Amino acid sequence: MQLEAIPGVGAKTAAALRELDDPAATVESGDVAAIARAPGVNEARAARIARGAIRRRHDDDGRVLATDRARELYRAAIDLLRERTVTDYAAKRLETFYPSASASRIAEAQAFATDAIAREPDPAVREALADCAPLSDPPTVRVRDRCLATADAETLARAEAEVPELSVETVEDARDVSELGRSYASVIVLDESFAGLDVEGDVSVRPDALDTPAETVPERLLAFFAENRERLEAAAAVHEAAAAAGDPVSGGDGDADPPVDLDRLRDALSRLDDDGTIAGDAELDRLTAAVDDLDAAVSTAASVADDRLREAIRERDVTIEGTDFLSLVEQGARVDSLLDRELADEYDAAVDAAREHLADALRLEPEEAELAERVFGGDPSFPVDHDESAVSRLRTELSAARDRRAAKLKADLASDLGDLREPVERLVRDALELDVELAIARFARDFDCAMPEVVDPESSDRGFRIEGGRSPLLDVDFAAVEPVDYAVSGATLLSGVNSGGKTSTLDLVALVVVLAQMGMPVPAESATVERFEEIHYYAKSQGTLDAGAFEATLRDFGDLVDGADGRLVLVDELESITEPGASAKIIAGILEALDDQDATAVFVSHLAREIRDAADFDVAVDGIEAAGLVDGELRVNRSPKKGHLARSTPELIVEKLADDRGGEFYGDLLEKF
Ligand SMILES: Nc1ncnc2c1ncn2[C@@H]1O[C@H](COP(=O)(O)OP(=O)(O)OP(=O)(O)O)[C@@H](O)[C@H]1O
Repeated sequence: MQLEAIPGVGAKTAAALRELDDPAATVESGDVAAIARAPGVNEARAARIARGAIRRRHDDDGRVLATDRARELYRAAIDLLRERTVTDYAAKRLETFYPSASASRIAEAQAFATDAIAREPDPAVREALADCAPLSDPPTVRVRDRCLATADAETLARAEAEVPELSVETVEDARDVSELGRSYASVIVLDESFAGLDVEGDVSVRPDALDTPAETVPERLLAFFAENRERLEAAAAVHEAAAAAGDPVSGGDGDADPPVDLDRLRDALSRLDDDGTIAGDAELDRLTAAVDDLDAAVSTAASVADDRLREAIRERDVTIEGTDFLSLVEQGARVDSLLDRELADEYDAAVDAAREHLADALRLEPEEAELAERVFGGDPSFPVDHDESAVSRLRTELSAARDRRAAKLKADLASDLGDLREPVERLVRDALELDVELAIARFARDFDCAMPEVVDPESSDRGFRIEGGRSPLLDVDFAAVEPVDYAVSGATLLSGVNSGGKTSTLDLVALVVVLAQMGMPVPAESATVERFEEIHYYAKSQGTLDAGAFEATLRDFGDLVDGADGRLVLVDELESITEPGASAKIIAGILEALDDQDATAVFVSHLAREIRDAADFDVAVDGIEAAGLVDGELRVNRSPKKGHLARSTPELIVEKLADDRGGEFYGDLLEKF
């Protein structure tokens, strides 16, 4: 796929996306986190790219949201969904849902949402999701004791690109390799031509080394798992909590089991330290501690011997002369011969004690203890001397054993983790996707939603029909929102008392249509919506416009009536842009043009009667009717009544005065309405 073919992806972004493992598949997957791994692509941008890829796939030019107010309603819809996510991932991923005019896109999103709303949001899953996040790539680890070697320039370039963790050295012959063997603990030669090479040290010829990175640089896998430990544990917890709640995260292929054996994953993670080294191996811990503690243990072992010897000497020389002798000795008089002659047994016992202490303190194995024995037991001396070269040999032995052990464990663990590398991507992605689904499920539950029917513009069921629609955008508690039934097909005027809920009805219609074309459930008992090409929603203008602004607005409407078919036009009190007489004529003219185009339009207006009179077709008028004034408060039936011009608030008040007070004045006034 040409990445540049995606709307909104230019050459620079395409180049960044090409850095991904499988750019086309990643972009198509809609996985915002995976797309955001491309250099310089943040998650918001990744969501736009994913949306662009969806558009391209459905051949959808995405012009549905045609005005600012329509875009505001989309934002409001997205916010209601996003508020119900736990993870940043899900919040961003929801942005890939947009109102589409493409039947296939809507069907695809509806299938996702239908599965989502069947889910049972569970508090334990929500809690587990809190620590969930997309996997991240740790910074490249540098491994300094191993190198790759090759005689071939091309292999060199490939090795440098693919294994940035290791130095790649050029070699020409066995001598070069042997030299490298002295500088590095291990050398991996990449060229077949070196097969059968016999040089000293840990040198291997492995032409496939670049294809088996888990063996060549186990550190890479270990660093990845160490870096992502918490995310992996969180994802595992999400899978477990969901399964315990009886609503398992599907493995993507309908399989209820997680894509990874979670016990195996946990076992592998328990063998890994946060810095990517091996944890929890007693033998490695012993060897590491032995190397670290060696000097200190030699020195305490020497003191143990000294103490014993001091005691022995003191016991021999219980007399005053003996003590004098001791202080003399400690001032540096030579005692070798004396120790040798008089205290040979005691000296041997002290040396044995030192050796024993050293072996015990460092928890040495028998063959290591043999080496350790040589540390003590040279020429007799007091204080007891130790042999530094024997210490050094012991250190070399222990360090080599430690490194061998670590390398083996790393290789073993990397081979275990290698199998998990791919599946954990799915483990985490499925957990994060679950958050997207649960947000939709919560939205549907919180606002008593239903899946709408989105019908073809060619069908006989044009326009929209909403039953029991309750807007979550009102300034009242959702529980107090009264249900609204409203259906419109064609160009219609909506009349009604002040504060009757006309603007709220337009908002409800826009929200339901936007959500329906996003493929989402809508806050209504049921809804059928035409698949509109464009949604034009104009909010109420703030007062009369000056001549310039008025002209601009008129031009907007001129363009609107000139445009394509399949539009929903929602306009709130357009009359306020200019004086009432002119407004009525203008609105009548716009309605006529929209009616000609079979557009679906709802114009909220207080001038419904005047507009109807000015129009040269039979404009439909609906009305939000007040049942009357009760204690100075309007009692409103929020569902517009079809084919009914609602009485205005002033009319209702005059009627009330005529009823309450009687008299000619109010009666005459009432007749004028
Ligand atoms: N369906 C509803 N359920 C409960 N309350 C509602 C409903 N619709 C509207 N309201 C309440 O009525 C108030 C006024 O609604 P809205 O602004 O939509 O009326 P309006 O008819 O457009 O008013 P105006 O004639 O002043 O433009 C809202 O702020 C809300 O508190």
